[in-house]
Amino acid sequence: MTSFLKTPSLMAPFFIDKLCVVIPMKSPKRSKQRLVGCLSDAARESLSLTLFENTLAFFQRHFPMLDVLVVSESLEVLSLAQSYEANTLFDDGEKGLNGALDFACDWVKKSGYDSQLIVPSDIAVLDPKEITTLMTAIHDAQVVIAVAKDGGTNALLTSPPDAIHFEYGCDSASAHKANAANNRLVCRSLHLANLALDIDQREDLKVAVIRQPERFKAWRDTGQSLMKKTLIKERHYA
Ligand SMILES: Nc1nc2c(ncn2[C@@H]2O[C@H](COP(=O)(O)OP(=O)(O)OP(=O)(O)O)[C@@H](O)[C@H]2O)c(=O)[nH]1
Ligand SMILES: C[C@H](OP(=O)(O)O)C(=O)O
Repeated sequence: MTSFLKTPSLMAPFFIDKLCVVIPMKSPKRSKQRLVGCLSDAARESLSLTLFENTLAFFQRHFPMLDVLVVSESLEVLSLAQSYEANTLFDDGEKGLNGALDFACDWVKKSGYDSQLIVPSDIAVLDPKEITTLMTAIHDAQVVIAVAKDGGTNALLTSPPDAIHFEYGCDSASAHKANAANNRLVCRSLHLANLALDIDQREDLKVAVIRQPERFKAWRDTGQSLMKKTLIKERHYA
């Protein structure tokens, strides 16, 4: 495991008072279902855990001033989170992602935080500048969304934490924007190159291998064979 020095490369904007970063994480065994058939069970599990650990290490390294909360049904995940000094919340997972986030948001409110940043644990490349851009955008808004490549929500910054109702699922960026409008809140939707790429489908894994060959070397073979298949398909239909 890589250990990082606790020196912030970028400071959180001064007006971010009490912000909690919330990372939801399924049990690794239940994770990355859309990659069944593309990766073995062991590779899917290790991919989801590696992405999760990268996320914890990223916030510890670049934003050590921010508190982190991990919500999960997996004791393995919660124990890994504690090793990165994150707060942990056990949720049985029965109410899915939105239920887990409602529970986490409750904890965040009760703990006295003014705002909350939800980041899923499967972003291929986290960029400190993009996180700072989100935190700057909340200065004159109550809701900031980093839109995913498929119209999903890849980061959601809300001030106060429960400013809107969570509606993760199909086209959730539009749903979250509509919820903000219903509550008469100012909402900014941002399209940020790295934050747009969460690893859901085999195509996303291929892009991640191209962008970060070193980080994703364990899954490079899968990525390369996917690339070859894509090239053959493209030639066939040319
Ligand atoms: N605590 C918790 N986290 C969840 C739950 N469902 C999804 N997540 C997390 O929310 C983020 C986005 O989830 P998904 O893309 O739906 O799940 P995934 O495991 O990455 O991929 P798929 O299984 O293919 O949907 C990931 O960090 C997941 O681990 C849940 O029921 N409970
Ligand atoms: C976090 C993201 O949310 P959704 O696309 O379901 O809104 C995802 O599931 O990849």
